[in-house]
Amino acid sequence: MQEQSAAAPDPHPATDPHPATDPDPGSDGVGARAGAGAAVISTRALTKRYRGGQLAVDGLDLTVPAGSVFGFLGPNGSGKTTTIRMLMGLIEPTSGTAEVLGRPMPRSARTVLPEVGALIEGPALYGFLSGRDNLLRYDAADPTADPRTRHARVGAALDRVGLTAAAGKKAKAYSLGMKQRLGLAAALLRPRRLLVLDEPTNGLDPQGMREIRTLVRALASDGTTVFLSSHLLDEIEQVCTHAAVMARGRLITQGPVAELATGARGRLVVTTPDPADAARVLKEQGVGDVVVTEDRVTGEPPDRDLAELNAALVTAGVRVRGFGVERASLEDAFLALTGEGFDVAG
Ligand SMILES: Nc1ncnc2c1ncn2[C@@H]1O[C@H](COP(=O)(O)OP(=O)(O)OP(=O)(O)O)[C@@H](O)[C@H]1O
Repeated sequence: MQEQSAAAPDPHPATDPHPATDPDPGSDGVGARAGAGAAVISTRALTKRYRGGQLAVDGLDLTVPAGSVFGFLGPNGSGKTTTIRMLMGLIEPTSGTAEVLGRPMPRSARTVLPEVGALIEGPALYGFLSGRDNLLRYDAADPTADPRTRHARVGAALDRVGLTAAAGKKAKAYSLGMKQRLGLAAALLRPRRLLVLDEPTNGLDPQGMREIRTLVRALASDGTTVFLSSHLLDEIEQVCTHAAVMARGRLITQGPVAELATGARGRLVVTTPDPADAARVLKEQGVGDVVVTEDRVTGEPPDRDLAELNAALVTAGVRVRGFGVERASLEDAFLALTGEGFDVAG
């Protein structure tokens, strides 16, 4: 699974996007530049059992390709945050291994983390300080940040997240979406090869969600790999190129989003002013799981020519306004893979 260029550090990378940011160029911090298509995150049988005995992550093999917007999807309690905390070196795995930017974690945290921008469990902000002063203070707390470029970098980060006009306002006056954007700005104070965002739109209103999603897309188009966790299926479908689906600590599937959804079969949808008759005929014709919602009748398409089904409806006198198979969504795929509904309650 691990690609060659990430596994074998190259001491003379052809292109080094952030040469000045490597805090420790003389030591093992050099090299390990994952090339195009290499895995930026790679885990092998990664497992975490908490002291109480809870198996939170169970044998996880995850591969996050460079340049992807990778959605880490799962219902609440499926092990997403625990995985992220292991990837960031905040907690030790019980067993298994994790590599980030081609280096083992948590052992290489000191060299890896300066190249990773993280937004985990919401940003820690001082409400009495302005947005700009929060970032200045945050940057000053980073011993590897260059104070000479601080003001320019803070200005650029504020600009990147669209907070320049509100930079002088106290953070406590910010909306939740603005606070989240300020947290992202903090993660962008230096060039990053990887952004790790834990539920970045959690608790935001639809407008705030749109802003963060637009920002994530823009960051990704600059070449930064983005790893974001979410319990929202539609968010992953809208924003991500790749996804991994977790349930109860285990990986259910991973790959390009388009391929994950095509693994599941779409649903047959008939629109008709005669839904009861349509449902009866469809059942007679072998359509499974028939559901009627007002003038829409849906079901699992049988393995036969759908033209025959349509003809059977018309022959039985059902007036058909629309007939077709809706593309399978990631939700259909999740259902097909786990046999369970997706808990979106939290
Ligand atoms: N510090 C801890 N000690 C013991 N059990 C824990 C701890 N942290 C999490 N767990 C348990 O591990 C499991 C996975 O939790 P985790 O927070 O990783 O899931 P999640 O997918 O991120 O969910 P959420 O979105 O609710 O945070 C859950 O059953 C949770 O109760």
